[in-house]
Amino acid sequence: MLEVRNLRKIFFQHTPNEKVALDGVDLTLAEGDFVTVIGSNGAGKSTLLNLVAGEFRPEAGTVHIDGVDVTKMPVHKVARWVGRVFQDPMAGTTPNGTIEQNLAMAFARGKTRGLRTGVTRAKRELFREELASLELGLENRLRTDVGLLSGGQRQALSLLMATFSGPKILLLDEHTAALDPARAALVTRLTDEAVARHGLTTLMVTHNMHQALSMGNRLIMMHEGRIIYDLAGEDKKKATTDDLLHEFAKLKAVSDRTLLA
Ligand SMILES: Nc1ncnc2c1ncn2[C@@H]1O[C@H](COP(=O)(O)OP(=O)(O)OP(=O)(O)O)[C@@H](O)[C@H]1O
Repeated sequence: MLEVRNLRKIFFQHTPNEKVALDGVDLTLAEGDFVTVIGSNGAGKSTLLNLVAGEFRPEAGTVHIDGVDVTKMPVHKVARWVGRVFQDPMAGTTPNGTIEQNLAMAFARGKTRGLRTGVTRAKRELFREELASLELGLENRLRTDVGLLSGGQRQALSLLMATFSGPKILLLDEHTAALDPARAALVTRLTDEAVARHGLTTLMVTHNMHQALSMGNRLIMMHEGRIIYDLAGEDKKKATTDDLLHEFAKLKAVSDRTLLA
């Protein structure tokens, strides 16, 4: 479903500020795989997601989704296959629009122009049903401006919008990190439900070790633009946060040795 081959991304290339953000990443996800992505700050996690979404062009390597080479496609075209939720609850929705206007936009994403028209009665019914599944009472607030919702409500709505137009791939970038524990737990549950219901192939960046272990069927750890640890299936089920911390400690020991050398 998702095939990333030898992906390299360099920011400010050929300048004194040159930064290799991705240094030859290979990653293959089968349909329905749910991979959690961990790693220290600046490891390249968001860059990987941005490249899959068509936000940036790589200096080398390719991204294929469902067998289609999307490496050089503009982001609005890749959006046909990809739904995204970001850390900032403000990022996924338009605050001045109502809930139904936001949903209508998400509904139209990746569809032909003829289907882009406003909110019909049939669509409103569909929106109500979908919102009811969030169990936040938003189905009765279709004409409320999204700017008036809490962070947790907006993130739940962003998740619904990201999965609404039938994407194949879901990209989650620390999407529960800005929420209080109760709201984070709600959005985590909604994420698991949405992924299972739509059979989505998912990449989820998180700094929460417990979340990285408890969600999904595979875990990758990134460091300095590379995937340096890859756990799947039974190995992932058996792994503990101590195991992950041990991997982090090994990296720190290597960096300390390099610094001291
Ligand atoms: N748009 C950009 N312009 C310039 N440099 C960038 C850009 N995006 C990322 N970088 C740099 O690339 C490297 C990888 O960044 P990235 O955001 O992918 O890391 P990350 O693993 O997501 O980190 P964090 O956990 O801190 O969010 C960092 O050194 C970062 O400063």
